[in-house]
Amino acid sequence: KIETVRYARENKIPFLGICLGMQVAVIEYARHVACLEGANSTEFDRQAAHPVVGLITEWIDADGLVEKRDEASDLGGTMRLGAQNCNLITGTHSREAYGQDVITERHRHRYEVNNHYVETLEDAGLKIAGRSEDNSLVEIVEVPDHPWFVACQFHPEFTSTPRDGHGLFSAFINAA
Ligand SMILES: NC(=O)CC[C@H](N)C(=O)O
Repeated sequence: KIETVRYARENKIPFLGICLGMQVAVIEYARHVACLEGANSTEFDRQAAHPVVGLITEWIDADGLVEKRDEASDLGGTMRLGAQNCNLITGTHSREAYGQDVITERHRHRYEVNNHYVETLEDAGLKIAGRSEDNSLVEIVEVPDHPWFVACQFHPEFTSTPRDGHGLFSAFINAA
């Protein structure tokens, strides 16, 4: 999966990553652009040298973010589920595809981009195109200097229908 993302990124092939697709895109960018050797999600390597994606409970303590989920509880404890608002950043492909600043999208995942690495990733050029309502969590990333590379933590396919196709899918197909 990482090599697939790398191929699309380096060869400027339109890419839309969803959920794990976003997490893998972040790992790929961390490894090959931000030069964070050994970057991984703790889902795949709990001892990762650079845990750029992890359970929020694994990195929440250091900066005391408000969202609290307990890893010791059942999966629901760390699962982010259901419709949540996301703030889009002006000038991004995502903002253009949606045509509005705040969107509501459905989630179903446990792992999050580790905020401790966001600055490093941004310094390496990764664009954070969307954040959760309180701006605490990364929801969408984009790769600049690329025709169309968008990856989101939420699931646009949950609200897309044959008659009313989701804007992200339309924009992706148009770019392709
Ligand atoms: N639906 C998904 O792709 C979610 C998987 C993902 N690794 C998680 O955060 O749980």
